[in-house]
Amino acid sequence: MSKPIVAIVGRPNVGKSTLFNALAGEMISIVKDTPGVTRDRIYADVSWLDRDFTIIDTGGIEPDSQDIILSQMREQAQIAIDSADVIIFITDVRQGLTDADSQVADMLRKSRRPVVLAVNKVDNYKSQQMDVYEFYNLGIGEPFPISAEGKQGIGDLLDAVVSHFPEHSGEEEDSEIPKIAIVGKPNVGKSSIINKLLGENRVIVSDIPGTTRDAVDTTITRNGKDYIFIDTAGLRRKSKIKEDIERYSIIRTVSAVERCDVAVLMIDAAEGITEQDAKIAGIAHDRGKGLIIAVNKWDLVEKDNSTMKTYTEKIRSVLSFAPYAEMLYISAKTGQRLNKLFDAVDQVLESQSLRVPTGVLNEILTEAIAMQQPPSDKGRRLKIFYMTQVSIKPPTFVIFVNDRKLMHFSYQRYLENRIRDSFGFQGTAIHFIIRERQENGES
Ligand SMILES: Nc1nc2c(ncn2[C@@H]2O[C@H](COP(=O)(O)OP(=O)(O)OP(=O)(O)O)[C@@H](O)[C@H]2O)c(=O)[nH]1
Ligand SMILES: Nc1nc2c(ncn2[C@@H]2O[C@H](COP(=O)(O)OP(=O)(O)OP(=O)(O)O)[C@@H](O)[C@H]2O)c(=O)[nH]1
Repeated sequence: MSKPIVAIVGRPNVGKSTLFNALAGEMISIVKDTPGVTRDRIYADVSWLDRDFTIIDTGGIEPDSQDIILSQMREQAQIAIDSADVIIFITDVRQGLTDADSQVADMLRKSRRPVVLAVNKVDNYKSQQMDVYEFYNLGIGEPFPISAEGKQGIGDLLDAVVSHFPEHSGEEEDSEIPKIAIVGKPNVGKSSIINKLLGENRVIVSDIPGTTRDAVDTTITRNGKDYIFIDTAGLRRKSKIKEDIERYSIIRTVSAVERCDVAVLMIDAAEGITEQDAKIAGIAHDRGKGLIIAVNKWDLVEKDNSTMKTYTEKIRSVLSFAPYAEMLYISAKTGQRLNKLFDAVDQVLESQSLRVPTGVLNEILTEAIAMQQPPSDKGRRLKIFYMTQVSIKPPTFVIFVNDRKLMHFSYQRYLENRIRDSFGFQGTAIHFIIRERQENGES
């Protein structure tokens, strides 16, 4: 199930980053940084009252001249409206209400997206209470006084945020139709591939009801089966600042990947793999989504016998955290191997939903343990009692052990590899949860 996205919007210097850090650092942050990928502090995973969600700091406005600030704020608010389920609009009690605040509040109100108004830097509520009331004038509801720095009032703020999430409904409305996000850097060919796929298959272009975001999802029917493509192409907001463009592109990617089953990361063959590509792959990996690497513009590359092998090795080494990713060499321009994309998507969907019976799993486990002894530390050896698969999408396994601390990353990876040798799970991450239980079998 896709997690809600919560975006933090506000003027420069009101405390967006401080709030973001308080939420990401202090609350339980689930996702660990993918090794080898530098993580921008743009998004983080948070849980509150049993609800998991992703927070996004829309951040980064240069406090330049007043009108530039305003236009950048509008841009930032629009990104939040496009990509978030709930928006935290943060203001500063010390600076009081500003004209820019009012204008952004108008925009947010018109968007009809749920907004929670935070008034920050209320370090002493008693003396600042009257100043907080002033923010009712924004007309977007009750102001929540907080001190991001002092970590005050954040619980009430989060209660309000969480109250806007859809109920735990179990199934999503159109869950049976697979969703595929086409992601990648600007100009790699995301629109081209969608257009080409549209041209070659029977198509219905539609705004899927219930998706209120401005990105238009496209349904493509192939061999009687529907696929929904989520397009992240064509960043409409024109920003002159390179960091902003990258930031917005990451925000849109996070939001698209969150909603998808399978992410297709497009890489420009002419350019080769870059750090930005690895960041995007990391987003899909962290979220346990299916991952297909589509090396596009293959028509531009001069090839000999070893070209594809060299490319594959290079990409695999940069994306070493996701060795399971499927790889395809395509040309959105000529249509070369585009049909293979659907086969790859089908394959990944199957892997994501594969369930391995506990009996079979434990046979593999016993064999794996016999072949390579579990690690030990200071004379105490890791004991693995048994393993069971608890969910799909991504396939998630609970391993019961005597002492969690003895489970090393390398041994876990070894077990993962044994499982993959037997069952494949191509194209999907698999997750492990390590639990302790007593040696006599009581947990
Ligand atoms: N007194 C007080 N100061 C705060 C509080 N929260 C943040 N600040 C200060 O406000 C300043 C700006 O905080 P940031 O979190 O960087 O603000 P921002 O909105 O991310 O700023 P930009 O990156 O410019 O958009 C810093 O000096 C913080 O220490 C608070 O609760 N109380
Ligand atoms: N030679 C060649 N050119 C391609 C291929 N795919 C896309 N292009 C070209 O690459 C350029 C960018 O393609 P787009 O589809 O607009 O890229 P995009 O990823 O949607 O770009 P943004 O909207 O900026 O995110 C265009 O000039 C395309 O014609 C390909 O397979 N081969």
